[in-house]
Amino acid sequence: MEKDKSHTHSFLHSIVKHFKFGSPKERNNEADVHQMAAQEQKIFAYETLTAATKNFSAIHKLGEGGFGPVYKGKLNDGREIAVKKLSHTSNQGKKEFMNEAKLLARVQHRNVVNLVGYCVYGTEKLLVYEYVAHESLDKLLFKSEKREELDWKRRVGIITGVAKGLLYLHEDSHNCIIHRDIKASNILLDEKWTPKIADFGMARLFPEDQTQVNTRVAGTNGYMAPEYVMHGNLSVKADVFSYGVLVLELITGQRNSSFNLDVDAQNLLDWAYKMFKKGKSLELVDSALASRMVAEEVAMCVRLGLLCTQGDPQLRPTMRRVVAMLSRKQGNMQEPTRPGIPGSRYRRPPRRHSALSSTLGTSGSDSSNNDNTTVTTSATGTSSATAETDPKGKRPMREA
Ligand SMILES: Nc1ncnc2c1ncn2[C@@H]1O[C@H](COP(=O)(O)OP(=O)(O)OP(=O)(O)O)[C@@H](O)[C@H]1O
Repeated sequence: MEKDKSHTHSFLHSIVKHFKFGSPKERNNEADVHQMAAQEQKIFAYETLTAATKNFSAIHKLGEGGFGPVYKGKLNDGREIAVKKLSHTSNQGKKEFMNEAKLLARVQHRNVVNLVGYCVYGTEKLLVYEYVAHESLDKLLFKSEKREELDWKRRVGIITGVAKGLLYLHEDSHNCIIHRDIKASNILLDEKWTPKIADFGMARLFPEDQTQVNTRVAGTNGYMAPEYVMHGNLSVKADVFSYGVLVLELITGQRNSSFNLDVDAQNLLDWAYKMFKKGKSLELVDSALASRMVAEEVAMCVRLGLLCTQGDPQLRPTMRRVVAMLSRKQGNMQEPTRPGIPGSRYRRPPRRHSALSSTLGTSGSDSSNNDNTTVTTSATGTSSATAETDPKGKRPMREA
């Protein structure tokens, strides 16, 4: 009888257990749901962030960019974070900021610096990012003592990782996110040299022409696509152009904005194009790479960088195509036409000629056809049509 009782008890227990907690698999699912719900807690209390950064102390300050200072912090659960205190220059209201930040916090990719959450406290707006341990790419690439650590394999890893991150932002996240400011200082590297794109979504948080920050963003910095600098046409192809500059910088170790090699070329893109045309792509390679580069990969990456920086945005590949080209490591890549010069008017060759020039390898960019019908998806709804240039090379700001 006693035995029966215990039998019945354990039988009932197992049924209750099953219904209450489910099978081990279901229990895991349940844990996932809880975890997901917890992760949805993207809003941080200001006190949590002051505690994490020891009251935004100077020792915790990582640096200061155009959007405001950044502090390192540690949450109670042990997670390391980087808190960006946005300067009070954005006119964006609290509600709009919260909406945008909520959307951006759902953007998660291994090649993007993930936004963990955000906080609004009085007039303060803060963004909370995952902390990325290593330095930013510009510090490594353009500081000669450290450059050698970036061997060819790591550089290819960065070229590929950034391409995947950008593809995700452009096509695979719920909204098309145009970064607008791809440059070496916005690529952070983790301890495994995985590149992570920082500062994505600033085009949404700081809509065009509402802040002083945009004057900085819109300024020529060696990465800006000519059609964006000149006409304010912001499309995914502007990011592709900046990506192409980055690729050529990684190959050569030369910063485009301060290019001063004693060669017959106006800038890095011009030099790369001339060398490519002479069949001397390998001579572009950073001397710090010595003999450890893989010739076919270098040739492919030079061609890729040039395809991405073509003057005509329509001729530039999409990031999806870039990722495909990188994964095949060869294939029938097109012949690049002349690169665009940031701040210059690009000229689109007639369609037929363009196709022909692609196959024949002649540059069509000198064509005088100026049928400026580039399809641009403006992340901010901005499309200034002014074509005047500012002597400082800044894109003219639209009249309010
Ligand atoms: N998620 C992060 N993890 C670790 N360090 C970070 C993170 N985000 C930013 N930093 C560091 O904080 C400093 C300031 O970064 P921020 O992105 O604001 O400006 P920047 O890249 O220096 O300039 P800009 O505003 O022109 O992009 C940089 O040194 C950067 O490396």
